Amino acid sequence: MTRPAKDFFAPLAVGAPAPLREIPARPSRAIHFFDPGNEKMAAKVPDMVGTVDVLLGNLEDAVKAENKEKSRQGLVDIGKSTDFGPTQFWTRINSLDSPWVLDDLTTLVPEIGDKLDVIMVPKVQGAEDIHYVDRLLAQLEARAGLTKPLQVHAILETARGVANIEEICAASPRMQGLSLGPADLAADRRMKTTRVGGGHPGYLVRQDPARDDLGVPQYDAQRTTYQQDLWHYTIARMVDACAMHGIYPYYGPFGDIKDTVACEDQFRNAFLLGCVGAWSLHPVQITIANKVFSPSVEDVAHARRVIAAMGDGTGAVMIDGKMEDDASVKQCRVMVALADALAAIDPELKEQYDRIEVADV
Ligand SMILES: CC(=O)SCCNC(=O)CCNC(=O)[C@H](O)C(C)(C)COP(=O)(O)OP(=O)(O)OC[C@H]1O[C@@H](n2cnc3c(N)ncnc32)[C@H](O)[C@@H]1OP(=O)(O)O
Ligand SMILES: CC(=O)C(=O)O
Ligand SMILES: [Mg+2]
Repeated sequence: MTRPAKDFFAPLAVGAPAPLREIPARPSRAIHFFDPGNEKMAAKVPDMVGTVDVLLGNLEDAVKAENKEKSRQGLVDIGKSTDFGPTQFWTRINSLDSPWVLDDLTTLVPEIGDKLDVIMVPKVQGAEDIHYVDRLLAQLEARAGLTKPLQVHAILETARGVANIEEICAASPRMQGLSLGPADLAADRRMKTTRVGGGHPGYLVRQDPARDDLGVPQYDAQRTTYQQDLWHYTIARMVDACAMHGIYPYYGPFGDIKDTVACEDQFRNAFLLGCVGAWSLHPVQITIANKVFSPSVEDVAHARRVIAAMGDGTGAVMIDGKMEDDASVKQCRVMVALADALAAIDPELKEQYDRIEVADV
C-alpha cells in the first residue's frame, strides 16, 4: 500500500532531507558504466567528466564476487577525489537479496552521499523493494547530515517487476526513473535469446506469399522478412509508466559492442518511443548515445517554425503542406525543450542549433 497523500513528501527519518517534489530533467543521454575496482577503467573516469551526461560506478553484475569490496572502495575513492562538474554521478548497488548491498549503502551514503545523484537498484520486484531502500536511505542521510536527498532508479529486469511497474514508479518521491534490463529480464521470462539487448533474427514477420494467376499461394517463392523489436512492448510500457509518474525511462545495455550500427538503431527506437537515454558499456557507445538522444538540427528547426507559426498555440496552420495544430505544437515543444536543455551543457550542439535557428526559422 502506498502512503496517503499527506505523508508522501514527509521525510522517512528525523533529520533526513525533505524529498524532492519534482525530479529534475537533467540531460542523461548516456549512463556510462565503469567498474571502479578496475584500475584501467577507473583511471579514465576523471577525463570523462564533461564528455558524458552520467558516470555510473557499477558494483553489481560484471563485478566478480571476489572484487566487490575493492570496487566499493574504488567508488568511494573516485567519488571523493573527482569534481564531477556538469556530469551526474550514479552508482548501481548490488541486488537487495545479495550479501553485499547493506555494506554498499552503509558505506556509500556517509562517504560520498553528498557527491552521488542517483542510486540504481537492480532486480526491483515491487514497491516493497523501493520502500526498503527509501527508509534506509533516509536513516543514513540523517546520520550523515546530508542536505540533498538521493534519488533512486530501478532496473526493470524481472517479470514481476514489469507486472508491478506502476507501483514501483509510485513507491517513493525519490523515484528518478527506470531502465530496461534485457539480460536478466530475458532469463526471468524464459525468453530464448542469449543476447544482451538488441534484436534477434528469429523474431520476425514474413511477407504474405505471392499468388499465381489462379490465386494459389506460392509458399516456396521468395518472400521478404522484417526483423521485429523484441523489446518494444516492455519499452512502451516503461515509457507510459514513467511519463505518468513524472520520472524518466532509459534503454539499458546493448552488449554487442562491435555492432555500433545495430546499437544506434536500438537506441534510436528507444529515443523515438520516449526514452531519455541508454546505457553505455564501452566508451564507443557514449558517442552513439550522445548522437541519438540529441534531437537533429532539422527536427529542432522544424519545431521552432511550428511554434513560431502557431502563436498562442491554438488553431491550425499549414507548413510545407502539412497540418499543424494545438497537439502538434506540443510535440514540437517537447523537441525544443530537450534541445534547449542539451544546448545549455553541450557547446557543440548549441552552436548547431543556433546556426539553424537563424537560417531557417
Ligand atoms: C547486463 C548488465 O548488467 S550490463 C552492465 C554491466 N556490465 C558492464 O558494466 C560492462 C562494462 N564494460 C566492460 O567491462 C568492458 O568494456 C568490456 C569487458 C565489455 C570490454 O573491455 P575491453 O575488452 O577492455 O575493451 P577494449 O579493449 O575495447 O577497451 C579499450 C580501452 O577502453 C577501456 N574501457 C573499456 N570499457 C570501459 C568502460 N566501460 N569505461 C571506461 N573505460 C573502458 C579499456 O580499459 C581499454 O583501456 P586501454 O586502452 O587503456 O587498455
Ligand atoms: C541491465 C541488466 O542488468 C540486465 O540486462 O540484466
Ligand atoms: Mg541485470
